Amino acid sequence: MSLRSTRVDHHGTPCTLLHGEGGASALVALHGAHVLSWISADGRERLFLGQRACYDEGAAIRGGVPVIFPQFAGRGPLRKHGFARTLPWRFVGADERAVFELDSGPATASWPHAFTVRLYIRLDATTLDLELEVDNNGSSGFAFTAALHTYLAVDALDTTTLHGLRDCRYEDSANGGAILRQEDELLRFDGEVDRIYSSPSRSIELRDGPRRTTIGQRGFADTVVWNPGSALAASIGDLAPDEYRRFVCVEAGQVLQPVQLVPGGRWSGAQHLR
Ligand SMILES: O=P(O)(O)OC[C@H]1O[C@@H](O)[C@H](O)[C@@H](O)[C@@H]1O
Repeated sequence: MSLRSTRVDHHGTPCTLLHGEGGASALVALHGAHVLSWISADGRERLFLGQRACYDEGAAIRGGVPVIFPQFAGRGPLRKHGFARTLPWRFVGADERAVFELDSGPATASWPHAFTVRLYIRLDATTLDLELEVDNNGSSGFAFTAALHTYLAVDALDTTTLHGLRDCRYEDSANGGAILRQEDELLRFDGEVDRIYSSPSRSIELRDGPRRTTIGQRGFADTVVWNPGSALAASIGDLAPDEYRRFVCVEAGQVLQPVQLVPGGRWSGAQHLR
């Protein structure tokens, strides 16, 4: 089914509202091609968006799905999580999927490579599929890291668990980058959690009371799981008190092994939410 799109504003920032099957919708800001809202056909908002999120030019919006490119976190010389989430993208159009695009033009001052990044969005009654595609249009290779930094909304963090990561190795960013292996079937959130799991082989499931979200990915090698916990959350200016209890980030990422993209090369990775 073709997606219908309408142009709307959200807190003064231009957005594309995508209408899917059965009343499902996704709201996407051109600022960062940032998915701000995903409502499945059952009427449920599936993404967290901070009340204090800042939509100013150059700002990073707290919540939704920030597109992280070409640098994950502080793993390189650029600003944290790179520039793609803070630049204006172009809405190319929508048929079975919607397409948003960013060219290297606005970024050449900080990163001297010729590229095109696209975000493809598919939406049906119960699923949201996000695919990130990177083209190297230049005459020399470049390396990058990337992620779809999805903030999944939860009703109550204390009773939320994440399943499917048993036996996976992870780098524990909240613990000096220690390399550990998860022994338990489920992960609970009773303090800061900031982990980069390498190559999880199964899809994972977020359980929040009776609500379930299944998260799958392809192309991306890593899965990042993040919640700041109460102490760190108190130092994050654009998070309202206690808002950290309303989300868990489960991110499809290419973090531990940067992609080396040859001239004319193309890379893509996707996250699938149901
Ligand atoms: O506050 P930011 O820049 O959006 O980053 C949020 C978090 O993003 C996660 O992906 C990182 O693993 C965390 O270390 C980081 O704190």
